[in-house]
Amino acid sequence: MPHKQALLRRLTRPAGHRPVMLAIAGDSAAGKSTLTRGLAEAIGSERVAWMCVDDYHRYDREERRGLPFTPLHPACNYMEVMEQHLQLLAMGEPILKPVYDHHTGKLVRPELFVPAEHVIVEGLLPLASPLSRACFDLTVYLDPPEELRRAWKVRRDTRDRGYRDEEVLAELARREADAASFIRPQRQYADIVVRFAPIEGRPVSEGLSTTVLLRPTAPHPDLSTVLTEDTREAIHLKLVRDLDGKPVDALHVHAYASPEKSAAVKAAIWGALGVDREPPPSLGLVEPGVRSEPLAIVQLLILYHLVLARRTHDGSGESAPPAEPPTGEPAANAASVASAVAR
Ligand SMILES: Nc1ncnc2c1ncn2[C@@H]1O[C@H](COP(=O)(O)OP(=O)(O)OP(=O)(O)O)[C@@H](O)[C@H]1O
Ligand SMILES: O=C(CO)[C@H](O)[C@H](O)COP(=O)(O)O
Repeated sequence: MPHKQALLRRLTRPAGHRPVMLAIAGDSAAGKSTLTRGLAEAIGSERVAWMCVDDYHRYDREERRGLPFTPLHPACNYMEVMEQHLQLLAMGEPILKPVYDHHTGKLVRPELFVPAEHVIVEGLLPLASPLSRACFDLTVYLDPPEELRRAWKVRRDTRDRGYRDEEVLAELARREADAASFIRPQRQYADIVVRFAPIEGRPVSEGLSTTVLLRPTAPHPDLSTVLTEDTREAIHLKLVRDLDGKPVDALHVHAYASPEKSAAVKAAIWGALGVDREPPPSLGLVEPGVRSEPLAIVQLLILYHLVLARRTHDGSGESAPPAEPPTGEPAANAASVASAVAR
């Protein structure tokens, strides 16, 4: 079982010698870079290294034209090399990473990628195999409704990647089978599933709410002190059924939740770490001048897990959040990460 060996190797690495590994998976234009950008800024550039696994594309855009599969298919990517590299990074080792240029569609000169205290790995297929999944401390899947993702992709690819509307729509149609077979199945392996969506029955222009599935595979903060199941509340926490029928907590944040309610939820997340600082101010930025409070809450929740994982790596060996403000050495480590995050 190579993935179990990889997990053991990583977990038995001496304290402080391995980065906290976060995966953010999802289809093209699902919002991975937007989510990651705010996280990376909050953690601080010297404490985070961010990579995209789309760099492991096996063929460039021109070569792909004649092939029977799309970039979403594992056969279109060097999956084994990605797995090897993820294992090295999880052990704190540098890699020589391939590079795919999304503007030109060409594979260019590889670059040295050195892990930092935190490594964020986003892309199409980071959770595609047991071996890749074994490399992460926390896994997130972005799951916007298809209609919204398509709108995001058309806008982004025409604005930033030189495509015309009809080309993007044709490519989306071509990719659908591979998305169903290889991208969407990764949803089941995430600790956190995030779905930004328009307010029911309203257009996107009126804002996006979010529903976040908090699967029991990660030790989430206790939000029951500030939230109820009352769905009339702008932010509520409700037990729902996951796609496999299992019960799971769902945190819902309405696009127009009041600043007071939002602040109470943020305080509950951040306060559970025993860190007496304000949450980082950089959270929630969609693009210059556009902020989203639901995005800020999702990012803060992920930061909570990163701080917790750092604390566990640094020696306490605990995997659950402390009930009381922490004391002693592990707490000092956690506080130092959190203060970096709060800078
Ligand atoms: N939370 C959000 N709220 C509003 N708009 C968003 C959000 N996330 C993403 N978008 C929009 O969707 C577009 C695509 O997002 P982003 O580039 O983050 O996706 P991605 O998953 O990193 O894409 P790819 O994998 O194709 O590079 C952004 O340019 C932005 O306009
Ligand atoms: O799904 C994508 C992630 O952004 C890209 O479209 C893919 O990585 C490469 O395709 P392209 O030919 O558009 O560069």
